[in-house]
Amino acid sequence: MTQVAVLGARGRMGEASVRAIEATSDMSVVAEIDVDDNLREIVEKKANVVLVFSPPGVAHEQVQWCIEQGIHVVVGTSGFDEDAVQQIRAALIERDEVNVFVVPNFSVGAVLLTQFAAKAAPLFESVEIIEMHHPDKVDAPSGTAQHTAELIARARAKAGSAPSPDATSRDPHGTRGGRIEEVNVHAVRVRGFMSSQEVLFGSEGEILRLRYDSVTRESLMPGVLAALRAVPGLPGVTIGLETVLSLG
Ligand SMILES: NC(=O)C1=CN([C@@H]2O[C@H](COP(=O)(O)OP(=O)(O)OC[C@H]3O[C@@H](n4cnc5c(N)ncnc54)[C@H](OP(=O)(O)O)[C@@H]3O)[C@@H](O)[C@H]2O)C=CC1
Ligand SMILES: O=C(O)C1=N[C@H](C(=O)O)C[C@H](O)C1
Repeated sequence: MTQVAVLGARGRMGEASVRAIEATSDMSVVAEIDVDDNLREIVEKKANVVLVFSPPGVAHEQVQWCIEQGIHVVVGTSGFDEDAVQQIRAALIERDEVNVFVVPNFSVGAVLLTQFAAKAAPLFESVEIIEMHHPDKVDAPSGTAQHTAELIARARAKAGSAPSPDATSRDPHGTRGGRIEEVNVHAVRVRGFMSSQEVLFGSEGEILRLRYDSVTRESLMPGVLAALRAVPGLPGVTIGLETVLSLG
């Protein structure tokens, strides 16, 4: 029986995850940690895996703490970019028995979109990302958009693609969006969305539009459970649910 501790347990993803884990026959929740709870409970309750859905501002330090305690970690919190992953790798040098699985998005649709986008990336002149989320989300861009932009940029660099053409020389309000490794990213926060993303590709005379929509947090639970089951067998740092889905 895998004993799971959930960080951010009373938040939107934490609550849904506790319910999903408790409904399995091979995993149970031994610690539900939220703001003001003591992390020591994770060790006292003998958790084998920690699932992290605490806010981006606190999750980095908490992941480091879990590594120091020798406990595997599944990171759901957004904002674990290349720098953050490097810090995890550095911490694992001292604790090479610990595995960390960073999952920018637990939705199968989102994982497939990201993979398709990386494939399409060198084949079009232009690419931009639009991510759409609920207005209670505290960070932008989404971790998913960050991950997608990094994979697109890597695929374009490998193919020697030129940057997307853009004649804009005046944009006093920043309406062209943010840039992640030369990919323009636009973050939308509108009530009614849960999590959606579109990647637009274009060449002369044609547009390819890739899109996914997650409309409930329950849609992410198969991915959460798959990641929790997989992490003990994934040495070091692994990024992206595609590893578990045998796609990437
Ligand atoms: N990988 C994926 O597929 C997904 C990732 N996410 C990411 O997960 C993160 C959480 O999202 P969501 O559940 O919507 O956010 P919520 O704000 O609903 O949940 C976060 C919870 O963590 C609590 N918290 C605050 N400080 C601490 C602390 N020091 N230790 C433990 N818990 C703390 C918050 O309490 P309080 O509100 O009182 O501050 C809140 O209950 C975000 O980064 C989001 O982007 C979300 C959905 C899917
Ligand atoms: O905050 C959210 O809701 C989500 N956050 C993750 C992200 O930043 O990509 C995953 C999903 O998009 C939902």
